[in-house]
Amino acid sequence: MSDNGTFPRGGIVIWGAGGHARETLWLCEELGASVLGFLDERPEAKGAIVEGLPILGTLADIEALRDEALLVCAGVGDPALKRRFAEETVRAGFRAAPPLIHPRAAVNRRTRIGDGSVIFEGCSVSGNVAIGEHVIVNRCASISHDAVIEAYATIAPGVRLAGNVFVGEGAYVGIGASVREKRRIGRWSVVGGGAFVKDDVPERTMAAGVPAAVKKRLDREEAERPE
Ligand SMILES: CC(=O)SCCNC(=O)CCNC(=O)[C@H](O)C(C)(C)COP(=O)(O)OP(=O)(O)OC[C@H]1O[C@@H](n2cnc3c(N)ncnc32)[C@H](O)[C@@H]1OP(=O)(O)O
Repeated sequence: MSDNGTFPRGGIVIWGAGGHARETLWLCEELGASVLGFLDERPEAKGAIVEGLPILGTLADIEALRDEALLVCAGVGDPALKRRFAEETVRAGFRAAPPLIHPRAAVNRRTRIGDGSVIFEGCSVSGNVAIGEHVIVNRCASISHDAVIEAYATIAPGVRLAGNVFVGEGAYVGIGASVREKRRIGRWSVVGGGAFVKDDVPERTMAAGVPAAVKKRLDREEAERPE
C-alpha cells in the first residue's frame, strides 16, 4: 500500500501459476488490485489461461510492461525459487510489488514488512515484528511480538511463532508447526509440518516432530519444498 492507504498504480504480475499463485491472485482480488497475469518458466505454459488470466511467459515476454507491472515473486512457496525469481526480477529492471496484506489479517502498525511479501487471510502479526522481502505468511499463521522473519522465508498455514522468534533467510516453517519463544530457525532450514520447536534449529537443517529433532542436513538451497 502507498502511504495514503491506496494501492499504487500499475497491475500485478505473479510469478508461478500453480496453487500458491492462484491463492495469491485471490489475495489480490480481495485487495482490489488489478492482476495482469502469471509468469511461468515453462515455454509450453505461455498463453494458457489460469483462473481467467493469461500465463504471460517469462520476464523477457513482458519487457514492455517494465514500467507498469509490479511483480510478486511469492507466487511460489519454495524459498530458493522465490530468491531466484526476485534476483531475475531486479536484474531485468522490474519492481517488486509492495506488501500484499489481506484485509482480514490483523497486522500491528508497528510491524515492518518488506516489498514482495504476502500476508494471507486470518493471520495475526503482533507488534515490533520485522518481516523481510518476498516472505510468505500463509493463512491463519500467528506471529508474536518482536519476531524477525528474514527475506524469502515461507511460513505455512497455521504456524505459531511465539515472541522473539527468529526465522532466518529462506527458511521454511511447515504447516501447523509451533516455535517457542526466543528460538532461532537457521537460514535455509526446514521445520516439518506439525512440529513443536523447543530448541534452536541450525542453518540448512531439517527438523521435525514433537518436540522437533534434527532429521537431516540440507546441503542444497534447492531442496524440494511443497508448492
Ligand atoms: C496451501 C498449502 O498447501 S501450503 C503447503 C503446506 N505444506 C507443508 O507445510 C508441508 C510440510 N512438509 C513436511 O513436513 C515434509 O515432511 C518435510 C518438508 C519436512 C520433509 O520432507 P522430506 O525432505 O521429503 O523428508 P523425508 O521424507 O526425507 O523425511 C526425513 C525424516 O523426517 C521424518 N519427517 C518428515 N516430515 C516430518 C514431519 N512433518 N513430522 C515428523 N517427522 C517427519 C520422516 O518420517 C523421516 O524420518 P526417518 O528418517 O526416521 O524415516
